[in-house]
Amino acid sequence: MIRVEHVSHWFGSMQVLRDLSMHVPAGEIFGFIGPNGAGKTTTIRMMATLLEPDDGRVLVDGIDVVEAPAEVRKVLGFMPDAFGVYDRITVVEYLEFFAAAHGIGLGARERTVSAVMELTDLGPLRDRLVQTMSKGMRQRLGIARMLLHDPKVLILDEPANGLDPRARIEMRELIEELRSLGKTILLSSHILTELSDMCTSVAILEKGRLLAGGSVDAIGRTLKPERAVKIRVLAPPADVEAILARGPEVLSVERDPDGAYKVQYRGSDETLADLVDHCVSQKLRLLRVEPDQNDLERIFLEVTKGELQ
Ligand SMILES: Nc1ncnc2c1ncn2[C@@H]1O[C@H](COP(=O)(O)OP(=O)(O)OP(=O)(O)O)[C@@H](O)[C@H]1O
Repeated sequence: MIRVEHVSHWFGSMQVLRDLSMHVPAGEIFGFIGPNGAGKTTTIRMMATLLEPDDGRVLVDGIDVVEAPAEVRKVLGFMPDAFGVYDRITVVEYLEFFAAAHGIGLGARERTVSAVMELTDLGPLRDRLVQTMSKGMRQRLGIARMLLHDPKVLILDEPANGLDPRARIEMRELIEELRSLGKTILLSSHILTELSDMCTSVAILEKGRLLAGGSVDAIGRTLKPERAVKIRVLAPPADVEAILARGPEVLSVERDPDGAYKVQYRGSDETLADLVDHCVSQKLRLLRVEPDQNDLERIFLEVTKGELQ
């Protein structure tokens, strides 16, 4: 749904994108990750037809952003990291204004605005002055605005930035709902844990170069075949460590001060499922099995060197 092909870009004499190629398949929630200054916003601005690449090309739904920007805008919804709202109008007035700007006629306008307000849970706030809304509510208003013309592709630059935990969870639920409606979604963030819960695949950018791309699981395995889980057992028997050590592909077992067992193994989700089967067959009463360190966090630290440009 989005293709970036051999894109390079310079600001003055500084090269910020270097032969960048990546693609976002239809129906994905795609995480675009990289340290500050990596070039995420620059790439996103190209996808959103706001900046032309110096070299290479960007296609959205097969349409070239330089050759047919107006066509791209019809299929694309974009929410920048910071966007202004008109403070002295209400939620419904704000959305009606943008619906009109999209050329949605008077008849369909009310229906469209009600539908996006319902989807984003803004119905109860329809007469609220935008000025009095919290950051989380404003983000939802930004998403509602982005949905007015029913785009296939949604691009959100740092959507969870500055949100409290509840607003983040609500944002995540909304994004998952949008995916279930068939949208393709690209999210950029530095908040890795959040993306790993939600994204089906990711691209990691550093200094304008793609460092890794694909599914979180596949990238993780290519970079480092060893994985670790924390296992909690109810009333562990004396030989619990020996039982765990006999599990499939297990490399080491350590007991954490908090009572959990850190099990390092080599393999995939399949191996982990076998390890759980092993524990159950050995009558261990499992309470929890969880990744030791967030997988995406590990991948990110592994591939980025922390270099800024
Ligand atoms: N309009 C501009 N003129 C000159 N330099 C720019 C411009 N926009 C971005 N840059 C520079 O290009 C580089 C990439 O910036 P970009 O905003 O794309 O990175 P980013 O990955 O989105 O970072 P962040 O996570 O901090 O938003 C940075 O060094 C930035 O300072």
